Amino acid sequence: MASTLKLHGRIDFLVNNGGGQFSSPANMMSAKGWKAVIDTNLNGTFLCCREAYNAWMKDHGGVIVNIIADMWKGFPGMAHTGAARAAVDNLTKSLAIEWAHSGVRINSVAPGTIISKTAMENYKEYGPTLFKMSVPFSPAKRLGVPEEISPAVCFLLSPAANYITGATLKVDAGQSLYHSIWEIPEHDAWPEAPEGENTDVLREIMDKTKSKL
Ligand SMILES: CCC/C=C/C(=O)SCCNC(=O)CCNC(=O)[C@H](O)C(C)(C)COP(=O)([O-])OP(=O)([O-])OC[C@H]1O[C@@H](n2cnc3c(N)ncnc32)[C@H](O)[C@@H]1OP(=O)([O-])[O-]
Ligand SMILES: NC(=O)C1=CN([C@@H]2O[C@H](COP(=O)(O)OP(=O)(O)OC[C@H]3O[C@@H](n4cnc5c(N)ncnc54)[C@H](OP(=O)(O)O)[C@@H]3O)[C@@H](O)[C@H]2O)C=CC1
Repeated sequence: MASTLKLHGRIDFLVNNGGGQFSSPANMMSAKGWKAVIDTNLNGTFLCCREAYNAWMKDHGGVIVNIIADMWKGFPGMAHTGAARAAVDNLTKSLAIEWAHSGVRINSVAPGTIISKTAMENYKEYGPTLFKMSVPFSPAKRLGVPEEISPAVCFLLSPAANYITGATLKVDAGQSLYHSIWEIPEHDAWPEAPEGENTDVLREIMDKTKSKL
């Protein structure tokens, strides 16, 4: 913040875009790996917001946009980032109210699955497969590109959004309303339903379905 102020003399905008994660089942995540993702995505966002506010926006106003993710149905396979991004969604609301009196607006953008060379490279050899397998889960039947996220960010930064604060704009072609990429394996581990006529009906329809297959 200090070097930006030295260079430009003001800080009108802050976009907290830097971030990411690695994919891992939650039970395999080390405490260090969990902490690294929370530090990058949640603590980093908070600290950048706080610094921009204290260094400039408190007395002069400004606009902040936080980039989060499609974690609305949880984020199985990336539980750390889901938790961090959901926290940033909530942080955005708190700061919108706390800093309104300084003329600061703060909103989030929640992208769907967005393909770029650099994003794909983070997942090494699994990158192409991971991004390709996401395509059917987008109502658009294609992935987005960063050029489709930046207009939303620019809108929220602009005077056209002067009456918008504490909001999250989903830019995901409806992905968050559609079904999850995460597959639950067939299992019989779930606790049994209580005995009774409704459970009998359930067994009956399940048996009928089985016999048809
Ligand atoms: C298609 C889906 C949608 C896509 C959404 C996107 O966001 S696309 C955007 C795509 N862009 C991105 O996703 C950006 C990706 N990068 C990042 O976000 C950050 O580099 C970071 C948060 C993963 C690590 O931050 P950092 O520099 O603070 O930390 P560090 O590197 O020093 O590691 C600390 C610890 O974390 C652990 N650990 C780390 N990697 C792995 C792994 N692959 N495997 C397992 N564990 C891993 C490990 O415990 C490590 O410690 P160790 O065992 O080595 O002593
Ligand atoms: N692509 C997608 O499908 C989605 C992306 N997002 C989010 O959008 C943002 C931009 O991602 P995208 O452009 O796709 O991916 P990229 O991998 O191209 O960009 C990630 C950026 O975050 C920076 N970064 C990562 N970890 C750290 C860290 N610990 N400290 C500082 N900077 C860090 C990287 O810096 P460097 O290059 O120096 O490592 C890089 O500039 C990220 O927060 C991402 O999680 C959200 C939803 C979906």
